[in-house]
Amino acid sequence: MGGVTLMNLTKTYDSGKVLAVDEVSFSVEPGELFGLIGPDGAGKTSIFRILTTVLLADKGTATVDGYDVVKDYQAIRNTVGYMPGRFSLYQDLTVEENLTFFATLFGTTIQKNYALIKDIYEQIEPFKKRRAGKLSGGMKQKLALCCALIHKPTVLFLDEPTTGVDVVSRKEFWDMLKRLKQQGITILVSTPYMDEATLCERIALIQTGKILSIDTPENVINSYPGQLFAVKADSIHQLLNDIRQNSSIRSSYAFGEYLHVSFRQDNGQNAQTLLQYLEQKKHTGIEVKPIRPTIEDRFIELMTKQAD
Ligand SMILES: Nc1ncnc2c1ncn2[C@@H]1O[C@H](COP(=O)(O)OP(=O)(O)OP(=O)(O)O)[C@@H](O)[C@H]1O
Repeated sequence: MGGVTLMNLTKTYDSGKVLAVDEVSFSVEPGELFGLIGPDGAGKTSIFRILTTVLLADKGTATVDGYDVVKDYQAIRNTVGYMPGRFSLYQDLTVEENLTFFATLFGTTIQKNYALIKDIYEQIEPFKKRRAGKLSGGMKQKLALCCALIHKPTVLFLDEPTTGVDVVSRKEFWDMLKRLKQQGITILVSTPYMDEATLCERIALIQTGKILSIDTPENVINSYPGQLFAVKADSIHQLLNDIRQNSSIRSSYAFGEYLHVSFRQDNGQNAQTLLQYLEQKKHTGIEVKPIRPTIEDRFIELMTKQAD
């Protein structure tokens, strides 16, 4: 119980002009913490909306907790928790009223399932008489999570729960998800933040409606082809120009204060050859070091390959 499967799910908008979800297939195991990782417009919300039965797919099938998203939509609505990307709470109701409202909607009470939300609710309880519209971003997020959990769902869908939330609250939020996972709830979370991918057990990288890769974060990183280098010099602008003119280089892009550079072929001499090339070009303060790719590097690499 609690698994999710998608088979060739496709969704278009504007009479087929916008292909938002393109033949997407994957499955999520019961009790898994699964991340859908991709930039704005990648198709994450459309997938979540189909799985929570608020949107119909054009093609393909999907099941949630064993139920079909079309035939058994009512059962799914009763068993899943959904925290939509944009703030879904009633701004003019207080914290307590919002929670009571969602509990009543599902024919339950706050008391009945309090154990599940206790950890999270205790943090916002001092503000229970405050209107939701007057809460900080982090507190709104916690309240929305409590509301999505109050009927004890078997599967929880969280659409970009940390977008627009400060770094400390983001960290707290992921700690909360880990604790929820321990209670056996299957969690699907979408995020545009690549650093959050490593906090999931498995991830699907998605871009323009297509899944680029599905695996554990570790395996996604390990499947990066070849060696990646971080390169720096005093004139980063000139560095980028010179590197882009070097035909042995496959890709280069700014990453913090460095450029991340990969080569068409790994011959074990690339760092040395690049160093000589940059010295010839009269660069100063040159640094070339091999590095372990991040999820973002792998994402960029897969995206470039797809575009080619
Ligand atoms: N109702 C709609 N009508 C037309 N196009 C839409 C509609 N909803 C989404 N789209 C388009 O479908 C594509 C996928 O959007 P979707 O919202 O599913 O992506 P997302 O990854 O959740 O991104 P975001 O965080 O921006 O919502 C985008 O190109 C988007 O502009």
